Amino acid sequence: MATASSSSTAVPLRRKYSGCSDLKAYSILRKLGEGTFGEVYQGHRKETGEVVALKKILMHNEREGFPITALRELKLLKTLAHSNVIKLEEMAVERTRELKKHAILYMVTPYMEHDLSGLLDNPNIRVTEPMRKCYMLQLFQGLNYLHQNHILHRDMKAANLLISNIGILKIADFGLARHYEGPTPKRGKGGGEATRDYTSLVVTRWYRPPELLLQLRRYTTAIDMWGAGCVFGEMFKRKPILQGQSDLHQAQIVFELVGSPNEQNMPGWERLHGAGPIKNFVSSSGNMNQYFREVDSHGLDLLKELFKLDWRKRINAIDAMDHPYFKSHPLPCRPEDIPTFEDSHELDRRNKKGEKPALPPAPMGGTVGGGGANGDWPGDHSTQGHGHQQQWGNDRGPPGAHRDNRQGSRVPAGAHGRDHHGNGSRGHDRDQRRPPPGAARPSAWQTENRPPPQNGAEDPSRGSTLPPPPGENSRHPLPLNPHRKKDTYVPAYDDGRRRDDARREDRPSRTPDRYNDRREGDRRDNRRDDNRRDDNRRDDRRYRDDRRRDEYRDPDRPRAGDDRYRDRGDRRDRARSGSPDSRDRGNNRYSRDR
Ligand SMILES: Nc1ncnc2c1ncn2[C@@H]1O[C@H](COP(=O)(O)OP(=O)(O)OP(=O)(O)O)[C@@H](O)[C@H]1O
Repeated sequence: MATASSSSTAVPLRRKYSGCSDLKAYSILRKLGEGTFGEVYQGHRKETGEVVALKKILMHNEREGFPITALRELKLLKTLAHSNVIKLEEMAVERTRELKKHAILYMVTPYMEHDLSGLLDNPNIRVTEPMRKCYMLQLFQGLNYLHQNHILHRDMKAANLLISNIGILKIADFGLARHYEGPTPKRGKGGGEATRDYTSLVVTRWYRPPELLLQLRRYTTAIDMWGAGCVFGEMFKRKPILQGQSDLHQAQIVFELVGSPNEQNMPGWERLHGAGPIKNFVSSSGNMNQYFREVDSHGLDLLKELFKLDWRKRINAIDAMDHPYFKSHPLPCRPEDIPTFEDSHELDRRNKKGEKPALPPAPMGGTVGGGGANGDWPGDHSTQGHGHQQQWGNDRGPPGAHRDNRQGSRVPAGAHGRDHHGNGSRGHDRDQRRPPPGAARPSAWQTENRPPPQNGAEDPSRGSTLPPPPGENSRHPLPLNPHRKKDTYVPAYDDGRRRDDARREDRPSRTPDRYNDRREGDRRDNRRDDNRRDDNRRDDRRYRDDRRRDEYRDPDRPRAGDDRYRDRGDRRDRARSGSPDSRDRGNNRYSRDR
């Protein structure tokens, strides 16, 4: 990749890398977004005037090198070429006197005037049915391309769908994406079956499919199709339709919308790891027709196909593109027929509204997952060790704290602190909430201050009627525990910082203090449980094998210093992990790479 530009020995070598510029070649205009690994800026290339987006790759811990997740994103983006997938144009490197040792890297992509979340949130923009169809078709085309190329996106959401002012939609943010080893989807065959396990700690909660909420690990490309369904629904409602405030609540509102799982609509669901607490839910037959009453019959049918509980039968992208919805009147418009609108990014919209708190919490690998650090998965002793957070450090926020808007978490003021692994109950806070050694673990019903459900009997606190449609339900249907101070996604990380300054609290903290605290917590947990450490080692080995295999397959793989590099990545991933116990960490630690 590097070519020496000089052949003379007298002239000092100046290396030139293709696909790599100095940041000075760009001028930065404004901030467009911020997320897990970077902040995104609008800029323009001085030489050509071309407007671009520059995604700054944040180094959370410089000693541990370039984030493996960013490497993954880069590696995938380099190989992708489709009109509905964002294109990586080049990398830009920032080197200043202060940054002598560690340059800052930026991914340069074409500037897109909107993301779908910002666009739908902009009341000045009218979204017509032909536009909806046009965008959805492009989304399915992009997804089909990814899935046929064995790629799982794993973070499908409106904020990750970029739209240009010439009506082109592009799938972006491959930070959680990975190679998929199962068979690619076939016409008429739904999502098919996967051939191996992956981490279930993926997909932003509001867009997370039921099988992941139930902790299926052998999942398929169908997880992205569920996310596409959520996006489709969002296009009608102009807000995320399933705004769960904890993983358990997410499962609850999903089943209220699409119907409770049973052996017919979701075979094998009871055997899934996270099924335990679901069995206590009041059975629902679903609410789709009522909730989407404004949607025509074809649109409703497509929504139902995308929201099939059985992931094996959920419609795949090839079939979705062929769905009668796209062939019925009004027909999809052509991208170029879509009018231009004022630039609308999720961050702009949020700033305009003066909203500070986070978007739907997106996992950073290990940040999410049923029963995980943010689990809220009561009574499931099979997830013991995952569930401390829920049992002891969880909160859905005070009644009325939920804003029925685009914010991901119900975040009571002052309760924003958490690390990116959702380990709010870490440290003293966590210990305070733990039962004394030997004490019986209270059931979730106790921690939620409500009577335990009797077998077959309804939980009186929940009421027997169907709650309002999820998107219109601005109140948490479960009783709230006023003593709880922290949301599952806003675990206590009580370091005295201003919580309402935090964003995307489930994302990695970028402050070294928190980072170190988290690691200190890890160490403490590690000491606590030797057996669980063995689990971690096994995961460790599996992870390394995966990475070796991936790297072996990549023809552009870096060769020099590979081992050192790998070790650094491992250490960094380990440091980033941080869930309430070491077994959980074992699962979470490498989840972005699994
Ligand atoms: N090419 C682009 N053009 C315009 N805006 C962009 C572009 N890329 C990203 N953005 C804006 O930045 C936001 C965050 O980008 P991206 O999702 O890639 O970052 P991230 O750090 O992975 O974020 P997240 O935590 O949401 O996953 C997007 O929602 C979008 O608003």
